[in-house]
Amino acid sequence: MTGTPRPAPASSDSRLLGLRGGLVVSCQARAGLPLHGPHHMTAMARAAVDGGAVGIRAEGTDDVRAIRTAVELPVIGLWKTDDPGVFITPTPAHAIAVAEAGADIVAADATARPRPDGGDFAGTVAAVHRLGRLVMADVATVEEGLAAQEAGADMVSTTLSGYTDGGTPPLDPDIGLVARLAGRLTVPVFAEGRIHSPAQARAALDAGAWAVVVGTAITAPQWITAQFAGALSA
Ligand SMILES: CC(=O)N[C@H](C=O)[C@@H](O)[C@H](O)[C@H](O)COP(=O)(O)O
Repeated sequence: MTGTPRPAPASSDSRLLGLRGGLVVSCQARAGLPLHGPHHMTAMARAAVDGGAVGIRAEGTDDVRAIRTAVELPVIGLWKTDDPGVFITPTPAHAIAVAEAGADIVAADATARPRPDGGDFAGTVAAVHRLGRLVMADVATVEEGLAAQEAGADMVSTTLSGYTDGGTPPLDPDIGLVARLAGRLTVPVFAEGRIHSPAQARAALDAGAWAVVVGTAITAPQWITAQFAGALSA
């Protein structure tokens, strides 16, 4: 690629600097849930802005497009499929659609599991970079984080820890993985997955996270309700 200007290090990118030390709220509700759809997810995103979020993570081109229009914060977009194995933005085509819907950052599964198109994560990175957007690599292990950085990811998130071995995911967030990734990578590390309290979010930041992503505990009222109901029935 002679003649192509070398991009500045990702951590000096304003889209990343704006997220540093802050809370990204993941506004997602899959089909069948009461809050599914761009109308409700845009309202969630607006509420997150009012509460002090520095970024929004959103799923599906309809939600990404609507939230992009409604809020000024950076939007981390993704596209979940029903594929076995890799299911978060599994191909360059999915990533391009998410970027074209308005995502500033495209999140994609960077695990080594088989992809529906037989491609690799580097292909998704290249497609997103051609559109001038950044890539967040969703990983479950340190090795996957290192490979994602090598493949060109601009940041790595612990999103998939606990979800790739076929077992029941643990209840707690994987703060240990945050610390191990932060100790090994040069790109920013995001803490994501099962962060259910402000104290856990703080612990993730203290462990070296660039920023913290929280979804369920903020944007899933059915889960929040179940916590209260469970405490009363115990
Ligand atoms: C594993 C997977 O599919 N994670 C998804 C990734 O976008 C979302 O379902 C999560 O809500 C998001 O990662 C935030 O995590 P939590 O909702 O635990 O705060």
